[in-house]
Amino acid sequence: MIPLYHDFTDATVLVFGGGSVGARKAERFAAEADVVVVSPTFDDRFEKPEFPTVERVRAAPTPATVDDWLDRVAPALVVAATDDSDLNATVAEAAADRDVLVNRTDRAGDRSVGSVVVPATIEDDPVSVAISTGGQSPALARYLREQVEREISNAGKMAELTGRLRAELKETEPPETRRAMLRAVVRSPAVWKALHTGIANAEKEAARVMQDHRTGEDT
Ligand SMILES: C[C@@]1(CC(=O)O)c2cc3[nH]c(cc4nc(cc5[nH]c(cc(n2)[C@H]1CCC(=O)O)[C@@](C)(CC(=O)O)[C@@H]5CCC(=O)O)C(CC(=O)O)=C4CCC(=O)O)c(CCC(=O)O)c3CC(=O)O
Ligand SMILES: NC(=O)C1=CN([C@@H]2O[C@H](COP(=O)(O)OP(=O)(O)OC[C@H]3O[C@@H](n4cnc5c(N)ncnc54)[C@H](O)[C@@H]3O)[C@@H](O)[C@H]2O)C=CC1
Repeated sequence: MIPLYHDFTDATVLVFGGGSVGARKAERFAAEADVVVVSPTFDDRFEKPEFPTVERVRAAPTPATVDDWLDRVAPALVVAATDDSDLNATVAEAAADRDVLVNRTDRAGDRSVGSVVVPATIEDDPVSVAISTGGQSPALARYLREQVEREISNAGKMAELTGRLRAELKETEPPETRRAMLRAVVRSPAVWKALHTGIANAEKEAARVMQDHRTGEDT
């Protein structure tokens, strides 16, 4: 499997199964996509006040009707998250037949063509980190996500700061010098620390670090 970031703006994601797993996947994809969940019952998580808007359809598809659902909803990705493995298998096959992406939640290995794994993710806009264990150990993916989350707090602010500096330096510095300066800023504990106290302080600290690297030497 090759990790990629996929833009789901204006795309529809169809989730079969409204249990705890269906709810988690629906919540994740609803950050960007239009999500439709079809299920005879829905987990309490759908009632959380912070739960995003998703369309809930109360129905119990059978293997014979899965194709109709795919025709009607025309999703870019299908999530098979029911507790009925035969139905999940039919959903995965139907998706593969149509070249629609499929996330089968009840299988770690033995996946169909076009299958995707949902990684553990950290979002600190514009930075995102995705962690997968190749399906081997979701519990480990979650644990590593929690570790990294603590480790990289302020990464979003650092990206904004260095994104701005990068644009400025493109106007004034040759590539070698620019590279040395930017590498020094992102590696500077003083800049990371200053980000906790506000962007203005971090900018000052970054300016100091960059001044030291004007020679263009690689650190
Ligand atoms: C293959 C994959 C398919 C997919 O769903 O995409 C898959 C499959 C399965 N998960 C199972 C169980 C658990 N899943 C979690 C948690 C998460 N699972 C997620 C992804 C994935 N799970 C994909 C692989 C990702 C990778 O490559 O690492 C995360 C990362 C993302 C998300 O789902 O949002 C999210 C953490 C999010 C976060 O916290 O950041 C926990 C931990 C917990 O609950 O604390 C447990 C219990 C402990 C354990 O089993 O490890 C079972 C057995 C079910 C059973 O026993 O019946 C299967 C099926 C099987 O193994 O056959
Ligand atoms: N990928 C992951 O991270 C994880 C995956 N799993 C797997 O995911 C599956 C679902 O787990 P949970 O959500 O905890 O189970 P659950 O029992 O809470 O939910 C199953 C849902 O599927 C619905 N359903 C049943 N028949 C259906 C049908 N014909 N059409 C549409 N929906 C139907 C049920 O009404 C229920 O809402 C399990 O098979 C489990 O092995 C479990 C834990 C984590």
